[in-house]
Amino acid sequence: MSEELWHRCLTRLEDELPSQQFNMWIRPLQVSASADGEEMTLFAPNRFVVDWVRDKYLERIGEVLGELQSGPLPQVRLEVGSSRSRPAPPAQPSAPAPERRATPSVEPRPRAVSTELGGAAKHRSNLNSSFTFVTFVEGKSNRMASAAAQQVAENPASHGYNPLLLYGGVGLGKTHLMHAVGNELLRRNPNAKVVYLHSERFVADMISALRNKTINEFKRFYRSVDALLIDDIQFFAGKEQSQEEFFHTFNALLENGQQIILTCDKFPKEVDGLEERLKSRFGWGLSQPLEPPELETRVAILKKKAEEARVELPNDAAFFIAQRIRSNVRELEGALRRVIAHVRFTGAQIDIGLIKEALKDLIALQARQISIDNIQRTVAEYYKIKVPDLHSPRRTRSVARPRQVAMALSKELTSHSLPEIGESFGGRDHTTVLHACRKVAELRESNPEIEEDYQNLLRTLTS
Ligand SMILES: Nc1ncnc2c1ncn2[C@@H]1O[C@H](COP(=O)(O)OP(=O)(O)OP(=O)(O)O)[C@@H](O)[C@H]1O
Repeated sequence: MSEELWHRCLTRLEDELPSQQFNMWIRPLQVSASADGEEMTLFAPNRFVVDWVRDKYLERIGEVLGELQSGPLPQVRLEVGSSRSRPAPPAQPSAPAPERRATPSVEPRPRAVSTELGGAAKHRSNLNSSFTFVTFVEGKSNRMASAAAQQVAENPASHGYNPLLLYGGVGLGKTHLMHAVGNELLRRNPNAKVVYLHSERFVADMISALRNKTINEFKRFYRSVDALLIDDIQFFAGKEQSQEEFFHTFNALLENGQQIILTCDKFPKEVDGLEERLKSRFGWGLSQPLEPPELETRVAILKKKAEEARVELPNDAAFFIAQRIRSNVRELEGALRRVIAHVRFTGAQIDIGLIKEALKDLIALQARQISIDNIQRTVAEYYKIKVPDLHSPRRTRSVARPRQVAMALSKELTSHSLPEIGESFGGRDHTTVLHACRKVAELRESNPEIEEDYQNLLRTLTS
């Protein structure tokens, strides 16, 4: 009940507060309510958020809760931790009933928070428990990154793997892998202090620590962890003071043999506004890229996610979605969610017709973007030949190979049939197109240059 109350309170606060404030301080709070509804614990990712929320927002939270509920209000506690890693405190009928307060109050011992952070008590991590190695689907595009992450989980802070830096575009599994390491470290050593945070959080915490004159505690906290996981370090760009502080934290952790894991949206050397010394430090360990997953991996991811959602996704349906959604895994998940919602809504079985209906706007958008014409122009430009060469009967290697690549791309990226594709390449037979697709698949396996060409063209056509 208190959880529902908190969610209504969240909706109200979201309307009232500037979205940046809401997203920064209120949204990360996780709630856990006692079974008897007398206590509501709000978990914050770290003590700086606890302090900030207590100072700035707790009173308003109390008022909103009071407006939303007429009966007695739960006692609100603010703590560091995560509701996922800790079951809701059980009701204790035999204990003396706590004093009910009309206005929420925080535990009157702010130091208790620091005991939790630094003391012997088991640290409650803020990791997403569903991001594990078990739920991560491996494929060519992420195999090296996944292997490096597993190495770190098995031998944290070992030389050569510290820091571990995972980089690549949006929605490709960097955060997932980073949490997978954290979760595995905790599974192996439940007392390990594994701290995950977004780089913007680090910056915000540092600023509030400076303002509140708690910078020494801030330093102590970040230097006391066994593993520090910082997401999206490109956000440090241009923030000199934060980079300075992070640089020192980074050095201290490395010197003490504590593990650091970082993610970045590109290779850090390419991030403008990051200090050179940081860039060079990041290169001390192991940097691994995550690439957009290829078709087979996209299919495997869809099958896995469908299985997790307990939905039967036939192979042809998985292929149909994977052929159309290529940009990243987050979008793939979004498409699958839509298909599943459609299934639940209509009660129908998953088949191609249902998917076309559920994803019709996405498919239409894509069809508008990628045409055979477009593919032919791009391929001709890439191989420095002329578009009419792709239509012509010429069979010299310099023309025949690009033509086969263009045919394979047309099969992968459009919904045209083999005869239609053949028609667009100078009226060729559908068996010629089929042969081209097989040949290109074979060459991509055996010839890294062709694979690279194919990937470059895919990227150009789909970005
Ligand atoms: N190989 C994979 N297997 C299973 N799920 C995956 C895989 N790669 C990504 N995902 C899922 O895709 C979603 C997006 O992944 P994630 O948040 O890790 O991306 P990211 O690379 O950190 O992107 P961003 O920089 O936008 O945060 C998550 O739900 C994640 O579980």
